[in-house]
Amino acid sequence: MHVVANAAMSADGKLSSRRREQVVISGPEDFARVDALRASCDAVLVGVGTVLADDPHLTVEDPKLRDERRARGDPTHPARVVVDTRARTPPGSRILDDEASTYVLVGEAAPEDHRAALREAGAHLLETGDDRVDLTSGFAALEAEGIDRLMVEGGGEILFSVFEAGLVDELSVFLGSLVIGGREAPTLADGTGFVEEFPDLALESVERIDDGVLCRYAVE
Ligand SMILES: NC(=O)c1ccc[n+]([C@@H]2O[C@H](COP(=O)([O-])OP(=O)(O)OC[C@H]3O[C@@H](n4cnc5c(N)ncnc54)[C@H](OP(=O)(O)O)[C@@H]3O)[C@@H](O)[C@H]2O)c1
Ligand SMILES: Nc1nc(=O)c(N)c(NC[C@H](O)[C@H](O)[C@H](O)COP(=O)(O)O)[nH]1
Repeated sequence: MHVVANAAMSADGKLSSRRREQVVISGPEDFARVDALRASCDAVLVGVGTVLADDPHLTVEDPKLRDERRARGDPTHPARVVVDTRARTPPGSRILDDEASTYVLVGEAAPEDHRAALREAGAHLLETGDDRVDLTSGFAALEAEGIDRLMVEGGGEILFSVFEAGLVDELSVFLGSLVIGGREAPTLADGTGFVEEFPDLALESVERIDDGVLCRYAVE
């Protein structure tokens, strides 16, 4: 499986504010780039923290990109994946509508009634890990479902864990020209953080788009 991590952050490295509400950092060019990146993938993954904060849809906006997907025999939209140990995703979430298929990676800890509600809402549940989703075996289960190219769209906890597990091949970061601040605000990689053996990145390109900068890295 090829994994591309993508996020937008403020000049001070924040993904959103301490309120954990969605902050628009990208401009139209970057959102169009993100849309094309989604369209190039078999699935788009976020953590339950992002679902609860943003209620994202994670589909492809541009009709031309949707047509191109169908023309090459792919579903109109990539599948959506939520990493959600205890199946806390609200059944009414936009990510569970019938515009695209949705997988929920749950842990043994997920209560049966929550699981049943998600199945009822049309989600495909994949169990991996006990009190936290095991991303390595979760990604293997997704690969067995035919997902070869996966986009990880955050948030900070998930991004740290996919780096920690050595699962990321590419990273693209849009650096927006604003300061959000706040020690409680989510950053590009939260979790416990690295104290040594920091993941090495090779800078592949730097491009000015909108009023910010897009950096693309290969993960070594
Ligand atoms: N600017 C951007 O590009 C961007 C992108 C995405 C999100 N965001 C922002 O980021 C914030 C959400 O980020 P977040 O860090 O709070 O949430 P998150 O990373 O989306 O989700 C984290 C949650 O995932 C679950 N999880 C299960 N297994 C995990 C594992 N192995 N590793 C890590 N997490 C695991 C945990 O909840 P359980 O233990 O209950 O399962 C954890 O609390 C929101 O404010 C959103 O607006 C910004
Ligand atoms: N590229 C990017 N720039 C931003 O300024 C921003 N706030 C996000 N945030 C990512 C997060 O995952 C959002 O929840 C989804 O971008 C919403 O996705 P929809 O439009 O509902 O499909 N992503």
